[in-house]
Amino acid sequence: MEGVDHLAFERNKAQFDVDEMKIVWAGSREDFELSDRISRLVASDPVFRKDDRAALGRKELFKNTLRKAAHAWKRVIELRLSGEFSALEPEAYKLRAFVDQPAFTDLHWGMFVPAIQGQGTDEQQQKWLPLAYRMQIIGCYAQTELGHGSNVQGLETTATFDPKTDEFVIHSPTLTSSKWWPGGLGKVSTHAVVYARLIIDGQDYGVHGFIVQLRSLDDHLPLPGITIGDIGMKFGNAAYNTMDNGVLTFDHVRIPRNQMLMRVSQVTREGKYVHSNVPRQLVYGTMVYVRQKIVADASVALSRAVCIATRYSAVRRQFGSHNGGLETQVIDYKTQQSRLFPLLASAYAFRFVGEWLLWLYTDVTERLKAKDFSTLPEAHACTAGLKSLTTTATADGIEECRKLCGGHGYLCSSGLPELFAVYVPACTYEGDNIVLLLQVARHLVKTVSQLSTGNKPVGTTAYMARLEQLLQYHSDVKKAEDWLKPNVVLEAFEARAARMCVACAQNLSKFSNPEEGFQELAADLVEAAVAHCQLIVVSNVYALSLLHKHLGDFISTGCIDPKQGSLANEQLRNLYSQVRPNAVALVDAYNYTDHYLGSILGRYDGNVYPKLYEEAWKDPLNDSIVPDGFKEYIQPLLKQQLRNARL
Ligand SMILES: CCCCCCCCC/C=C/C(=O)SCCNC(=O)CCNC(=O)[C@H](O)C(C)(C)COP(=O)(O)OP(=O)(O)OC[C@H]1O[C@@H](n2cnc3c(N)ncnc32)[C@H](O)[C@@H]1OP(=O)(O)O
Ligand SMILES: Cc1cc2nc3c(=O)[nH]c(=O)nc-3n(C[C@H](O)[C@H](O)[C@H](O)COP(=O)(O)OP(=O)(O)OC[C@H]3O[C@@H](n4cnc5c(N)ncnc54)[C@H](O)[C@@H]3O)c2cc1C
Repeated sequence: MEGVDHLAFERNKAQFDVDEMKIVWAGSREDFELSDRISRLVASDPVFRKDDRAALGRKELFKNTLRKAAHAWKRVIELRLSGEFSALEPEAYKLRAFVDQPAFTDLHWGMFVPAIQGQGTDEQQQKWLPLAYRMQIIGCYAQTELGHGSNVQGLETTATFDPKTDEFVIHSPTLTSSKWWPGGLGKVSTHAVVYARLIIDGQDYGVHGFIVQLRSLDDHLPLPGITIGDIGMKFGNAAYNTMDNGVLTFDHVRIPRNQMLMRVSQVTREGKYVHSNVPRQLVYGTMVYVRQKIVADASVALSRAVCIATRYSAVRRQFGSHNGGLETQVIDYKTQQSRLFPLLASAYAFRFVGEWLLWLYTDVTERLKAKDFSTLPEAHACTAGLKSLTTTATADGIEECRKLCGGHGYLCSSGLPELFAVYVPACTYEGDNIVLLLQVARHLVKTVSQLSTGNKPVGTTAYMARLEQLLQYHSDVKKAEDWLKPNVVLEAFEARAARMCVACAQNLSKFSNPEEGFQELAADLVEAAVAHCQLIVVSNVYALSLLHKHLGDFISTGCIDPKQGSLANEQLRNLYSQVRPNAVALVDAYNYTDHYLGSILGRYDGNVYPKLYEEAWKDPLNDSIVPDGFKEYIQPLLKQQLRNARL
């Protein structure tokens, strides 16, 4: 019935203060109040209606997204939420609070602006950022090409310096050099940060960033030499098709020399290449920034799916009725708990490790200003590794939440198919997850190899300094509750990671050609990198479900024995029993509106069945009792069958 809270009995079981947990989840009372205010404004604004997306064609879907993004920006200004008034969160996130579907603004604010902030000189920032902040230009991040995405050093677009005119000539020499994938590029962006090979006097200086105008600010037509369009439909129906991922080719397009982003390297008027003594990888800085943002994104996406699956698992009853009584809530089945509660814990874990990663990123950014590059490798390894770990776990977790909701999880009205379709490219964009884990593996192998030179590992590899101890380590767990001691869990995860890293390093040393060895052992190296990244999350939060899932590693590396493994599993079951009465309250703490969740199964009031039934009739297929096509195709069939039957 309307207005009844069908989950009140669950909420009354909570053993903690949900309002306090809402502040913890939001990060601060200020952040909570802002996000709460925005989400309620959005839910009550008809422009942000999203229950019609599944029925729209691509062009209407896209136009609708433009309308929403424009309205969102207008509201951000009206509510004085823009950066000038509230530095609480970069615009990208405030706008995404309004338009929670992929839109060009993600890339304008999420990549184009950060690229200029991170790689532009002060003069270039003074010129371009005010235009970008006021959205008088709209930008995208054009790095990936048809032929290369992971291998940035393999990009083929060229930027050739012409000393006669003091310009760069941007050109696409091959079909595979076509820029391909950049979000916002296909139909909206007026400018791009384009990554191209810098060529001076025939010499190739590698990949650098260039600001290039793509379209006229008068009639939005592509400028001379620019061919540009959308790359076509992507996975899912609505999903990422609200975004104009584009294709772009250059036919000798000229830009002024001062549009090469020159914070890291410069080209003088005479055509001299100047590379100040900073790591060339600073040109990758925008990717590092977004990877750390993607970890926070993972906690949001996973928590949305977990919220839906938890509330529905508390509403759904199946089997177990005695003498006509109520059937059992599926959330009471241990199998449902063993699949759902680790994801509930993961959402919180990723939320907290995302906060830590933001601290790490901010710290390395401050250090870079002082030309202190000492923590750059750690920042790269952590952002790459945690982006990979959290996006893989989240994509798998959203799919698991769909399955936890049975058949109804497969309905668009559950919100889960759309959430999955929008989320899964996160395992690929901003760096393919395997490619990034291999970067982590390189960092770990390098750390282990430097131990013998007395190099003291720092940061997240500091545990490697205790290698001898960790190689001798065997857990002294005797009873299940021993696994509740954080240091007991931490030592097991440290020992597992250390042993897997050392095993890889030892196997690598058998190869005369280190690179050949690295390729041969790549699969083992990826597993060692996963073990290291899970340790980072564990040392910030949770663990036992991971230990149970990866029990093979822990036993094969000798860190624990089978008995201790089964004690960990016993303790896990005990923890599930402790989580059970708090499950609905823990997902209420995310403070998501029904509008934001977009899920009938995840409704706050748990009033699922009447709303599911009501929603079905809205489908356009139900506009007519007899469906289009019946008279042309099916009726003749039936009549023919009827005739055959009478013969
Ligand atoms: C609001 C938000 C909305 C967010 C909204 C998000 C929407 C989605 C938008 C998506 C956008 C995109 O996908 S944008 C495109 C994303 N593309 C990618 O991520 C490409 C992934 N590939 C790469 O990053 C690179 O190719 C990589 C794999 C690292 C290899 O690079 P290289 O070949 O240049 O380097 P290597 O030879 O491997 O390593 C040389 C050394 O450089 C170091 N190194 C490598 N990368 C480094 C880095 N980034 N920072 C520091 N150091 C680095 C290595 O550790 C080595 O150190 P030593 O060992 O000490 O020498
Ligand atoms: C939705 C979406 C949005 C995007 N937005 C943008 C954007 O705004 N701007 C932009 O510039 N790009 C964007 N991209 C492109 C994205 O960054 C690339 O697709 C991504 O970096 C992966 O590169 P790739 O496509 O070349 O994959 P590939 O590297 O070709 O991957 C194919 C397979 O090869 C494997 N592989 C590759 N190299 C190695 C190796 N050395 N060792 C082992 N295995 C390897 C990978 O693991 C993978 O299994 C977007 C992509 C998507 C899907």
